[in-house]
Amino acid sequence: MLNVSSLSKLYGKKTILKDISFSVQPGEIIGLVGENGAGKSTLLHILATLQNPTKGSISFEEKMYSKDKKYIRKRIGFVPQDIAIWEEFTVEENMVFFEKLSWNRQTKEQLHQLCLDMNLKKWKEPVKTLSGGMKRKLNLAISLIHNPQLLLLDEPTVGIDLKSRKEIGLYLKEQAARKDKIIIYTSHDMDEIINLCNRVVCIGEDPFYNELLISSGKEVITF
Ligand SMILES: Nc1ncnc2c1ncn2[C@@H]1O[C@H](COP(=O)(O)OP(=O)(O)OP(=O)(O)O)[C@@H](O)[C@H]1O
Repeated sequence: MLNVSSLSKLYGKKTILKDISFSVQPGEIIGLVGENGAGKSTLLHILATLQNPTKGSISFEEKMYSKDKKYIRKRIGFVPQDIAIWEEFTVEENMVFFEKLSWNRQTKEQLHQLCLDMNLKKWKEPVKTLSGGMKRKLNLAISLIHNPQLLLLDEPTVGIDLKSRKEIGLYLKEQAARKDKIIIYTSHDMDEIINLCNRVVCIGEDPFYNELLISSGKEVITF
């Protein structure tokens, strides 16, 4: 379980996140929404151990972020907004390269299967020849090499076509349901959030987001 307790974040004197508390069970997909600048990426960076909160505490699998960062980092997969892959390398070469940096050993067949599971078939093609959607799939596949239990995704489907978005959505649902992963996912696409997520954390009391989500029957936690 992931447990966020009374978390606040200030940049200088400016409060970005104020007193945020929520818990997530294995197998749940949580949508993280809010208008531009609300603090979604900041919260994801804190959950990814890349930034510290100003106040509050976080635990995952009963380990405290403040004490057990090394353990927690091995259990996290983080996909930032910007795609970070080697354009000149093929899909295969990227997967093999990142496997060597990973905590987990995977065979080439396992790495290939990870891409096929996401319907990313261009194993021998250089990344520079792939579409934006395929690059996003590869970025996501790389984040899964070490089989993380907590997956943090910052707008993973932005700018990609409906078919690829649906494929990524289905894949994430399956990962959460079959492998009991926790997935926390930011998006500005409310249809996607409604389709994919079990519950939604909304930063900032935006009536537009709130009404839309509540009328769709989602449980919304607002801060
Ligand atoms: N390192 C930093 N130092 C100071 N202010 C920052 C820093 N990083 C982010 N901010 C500010 O914190 C606020 C929240 O930023 P953040 O990127 O978390 O928002 P967001 O909800 O992810 O936005 P978007 O939807 O545009 O991606 C913004 O006002 C931003 O300018």
